[in-house]
Amino acid sequence: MPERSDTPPPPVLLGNEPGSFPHSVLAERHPAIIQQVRDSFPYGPEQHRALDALLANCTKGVIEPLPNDAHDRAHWTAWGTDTYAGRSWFDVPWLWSESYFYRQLLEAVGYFTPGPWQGIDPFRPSKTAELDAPETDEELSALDALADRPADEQDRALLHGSLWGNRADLGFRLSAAHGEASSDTPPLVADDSETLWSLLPPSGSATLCLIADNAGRELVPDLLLIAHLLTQDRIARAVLHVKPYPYYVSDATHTDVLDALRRLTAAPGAAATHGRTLWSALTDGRLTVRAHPFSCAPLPYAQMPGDLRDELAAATLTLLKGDLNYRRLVGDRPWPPTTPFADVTAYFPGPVAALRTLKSDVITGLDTRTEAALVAAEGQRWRTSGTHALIQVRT
Ligand SMILES: O=P(O)(O)OC[C@H]1O[C@](O)(CO)[C@@H](O)[C@@H]1O
Repeated sequence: MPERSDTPPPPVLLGNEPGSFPHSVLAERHPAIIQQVRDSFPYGPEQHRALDALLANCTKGVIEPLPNDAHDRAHWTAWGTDTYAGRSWFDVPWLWSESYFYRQLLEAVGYFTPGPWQGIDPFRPSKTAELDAPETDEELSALDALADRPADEQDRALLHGSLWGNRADLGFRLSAAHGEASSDTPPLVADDSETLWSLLPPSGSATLCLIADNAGRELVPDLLLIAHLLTQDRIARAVLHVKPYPYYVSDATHTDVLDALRRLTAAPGAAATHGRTLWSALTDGRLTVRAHPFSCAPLPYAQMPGDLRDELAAATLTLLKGDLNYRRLVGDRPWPPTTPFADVTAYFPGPVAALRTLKSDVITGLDTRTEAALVAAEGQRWRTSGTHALIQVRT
């Protein structure tokens, strides 16, 4: 069992320690993302100039407020621009800095400004390439064999599909040195899946809030999991939370949901059956898609606004996908890894589960033996390599 600790929480992560993972994201990954965006569309001189300015600003400059007429200026003021303006991007909370980077990137390409680039997702080419890849066909055709298997086997396969789908993260691939998990350490560093299933018995009355992470090859298995849970009567209703605008390269928006759904309905076999289940659930209201502004906020979930808190409080279970949602759930602090997950998430308004592959330093809820085995086999690499995953639940 993880140990209980009464010590105060460690300070939030900043990006100002050279050699650290957060520093490398700000100093290396963000410039690489700017280059990727430049190459994604034939943007004009105005957008290229703005991208040049953002590159200089986010690596060497200080945080600047949004334009006076930005539609979301009030949100960002409430979220901290007045506090952080004038400070280096490296000296403010890493979560804040990263999040603001994506907001400023969209500003640079005119995503929010009336004109030809308004509403054009700069990450769409890479998202659709992933969705159209032959690997997606292979994953979808594997569903045909699964259809004849016992229900519990299907449950597990679809839960794990959604979990490991989180490895397919386009931003992560820009900088991660990929490797396989050491054979001495388990791929799953925590597994509360029995508790998760106990919260969703086949009684047909549960409401699931699934807070999505990436589009493409993560969102497809997320949708398949929802379709399966609806079909098995483990849930009566699902609310899928997506991002209101493109974020962290591959994060899912409503457009990405529609693309993934189209991919399913156009596929042969069992995939199309799941696609039709989702289509009819959307049309009769058993499945809804939400794009709450807080989904792109640079803040931990402990600071969620009242309307979101009320919504999640009413859910039978909130399932958070991915690394970033995990960081936001536990507060992006370097907790001792054995800090109980239930303690750190005690503030959450209802039962909560995290499904995440490990792609940043933050971790809670490990038992002492697991942590020791990971460190003995890999040093600290297991924290960021994306080769390990967890299923953690707080009831
Ligand atoms: O798509 P995910 O799983 O939220 O991962 C986001 C990635 O971006 C990061 O926030 C770093 O930019 C890491 O936490 C993680 O590698």
